Amino acid sequence: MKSIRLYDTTLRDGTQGEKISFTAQDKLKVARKLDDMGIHYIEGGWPGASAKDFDFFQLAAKETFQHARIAAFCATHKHGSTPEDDRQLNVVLESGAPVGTIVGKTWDLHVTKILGIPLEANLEMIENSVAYLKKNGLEVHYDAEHFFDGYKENPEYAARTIRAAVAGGADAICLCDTNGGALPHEIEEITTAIREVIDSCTDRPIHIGIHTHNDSNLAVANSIVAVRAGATIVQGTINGYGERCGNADLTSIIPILQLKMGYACISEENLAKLQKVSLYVSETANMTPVNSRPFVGKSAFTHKGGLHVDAIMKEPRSYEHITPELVGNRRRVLISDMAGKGNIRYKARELGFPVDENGYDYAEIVNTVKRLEQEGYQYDVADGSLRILMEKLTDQFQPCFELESFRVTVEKEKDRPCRSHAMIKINVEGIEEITAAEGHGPVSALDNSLRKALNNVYRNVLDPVHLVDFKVRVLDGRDGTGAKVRVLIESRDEETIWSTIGVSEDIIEASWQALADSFQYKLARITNGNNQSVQEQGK
Ligand SMILES: CC(=O)SCCNC(=O)CCNC(=O)[C@H](O)C(C)(C)COP(=O)(O)OP(=O)(O)OC[C@H]1O[C@@H](n2cnc3c(N)ncnc32)[C@H](O)[C@@H]1OP(=O)(O)O
Ligand SMILES: CC(=O)C(=O)O
Repeated sequence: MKSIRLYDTTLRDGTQGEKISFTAQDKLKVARKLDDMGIHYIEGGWPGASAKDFDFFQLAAKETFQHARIAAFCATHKHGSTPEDDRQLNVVLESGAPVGTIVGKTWDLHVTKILGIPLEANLEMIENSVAYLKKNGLEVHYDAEHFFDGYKENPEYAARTIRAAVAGGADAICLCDTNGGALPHEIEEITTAIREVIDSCTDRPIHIGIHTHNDSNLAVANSIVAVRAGATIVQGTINGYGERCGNADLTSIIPILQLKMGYACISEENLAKLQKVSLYVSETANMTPVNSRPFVGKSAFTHKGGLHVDAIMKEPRSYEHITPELVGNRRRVLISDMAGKGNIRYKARELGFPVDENGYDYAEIVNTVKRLEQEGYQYDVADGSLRILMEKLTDQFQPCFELESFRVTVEKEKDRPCRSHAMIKINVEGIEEITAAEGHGPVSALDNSLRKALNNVYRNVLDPVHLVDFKVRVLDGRDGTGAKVRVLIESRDEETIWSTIGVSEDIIEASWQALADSFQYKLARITNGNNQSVQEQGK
């Protein structure tokens, strides 16, 4: 089986993406995860450009990595000086990294217009810089910046820059589509041509690498065709983070190479860590995970259409290109106005409902869900309320409390903040509870008052429950302030998160419905001795 070496540049090119920043400690934690997943090279940063990156290399030097070699990045030495005098190259040596990656110019436009130096001088800078790190014992990768653009405009000169890196002793030559504008057929043709250029000037085994950017939404495709043309090292970042539109996303490239093209990249066991690593990196970078991200996103194996769900229950391959567990993901099914009997059956099974045995009419449940969705409910984002609805529709609902009435008042006096009060009357197991409370707003007052009433019976059970998100959406703006609104509440305790929903023309009533479902959901889990959330059950 042919193998591909994975070169991760999340910690260098990934951090050139907008909003992405890691401390040295963050970088170390991410590096450990990447190493644990079997990545072959981890580019930790540019030690001569940033103190934070230099600190990372100091920390990394004290670690033992099982799989990965740590790479330090820099540019060729400056025109008019020597490698020995070049601070950037010397800091790479000081960094203690076993691999040095040098970026150099291959596009004549950049040599003459950006560096403003003679073309011949650039060739010397490339060869001398590579030779200097090589002479000092490093494994040296040469990143040929703008290689494809350069080759398209001046193939002879671009090829000469590669020969210069080979003459300097480079172990790997990485062809970069720096501006992300190249198309797959160009990448394939040019990579094939460069393989011949390298083979014609040396007998040394030299790896070709590929480094692509996503400006034409082709970074993954371009990496794949480069591999077909002979590249054996693929550079990329976790989640595709990187400069402008990002870099090639390793969370797609790895499973494509391994599962669809038969290349050995990492072990099967490590491939199953892919989703966790993706989430870990987004969490550490403080970036919201993208649900639709192929392979590792929450929606990557989520089915909504009734026909799809019916089919995957019969044969998962019918609507899934791979088995989700291979990349650590899982199948999910949503209930919505596009649901059929299959969605309900699947969801009931997922939520642990004994619906099958009790002979309930699935068609009736589907119709009820569709009618409620028509009225504005959206159950694919409110698993907590969906569970309660399904309990109701299958005569399994055991209310932990029932509302008798509530009254909410909001007071505003000139130059004073608003004050909200709620009075609530509920029935808990035949006992009437009446309480009143204040809040920062009307929903907060209702929340406080309901907690107070329930606390008289369910002592301290609701203490760990917090509302973490509260969203209001106007369903049809044409009705102005009389429009129906949908309220979505996300609640959590120490262990789990659940979502509930309410719909009404009255924002307070919609909020009440979502709030009441949230507390009912939590109390039912406790009183049934089952403190397991919908989310957990779905895992
Ligand atoms: C394609 C890539 O992603 S390459 C990586 C790009 N990443 C980064 O730029 C992030 C880290 N960069 C930095 O911290 C800074 O830009 C530094 C420390 C590298 C340089 O900072 P400064 O000296 O202030 O220069 P500045 O950022 O303005 O860059 C322009 C200089 O780099 C030179 N330069 C640009 N590319 C190269 C190259 N491949 N080799 C040598 N010098 C280069 C330019 O000629 C210019 O030199 P001059 O100041 O003598 O005219
Ligand atoms: C080296 C690099 O990051 C690039 O050319 O895009």
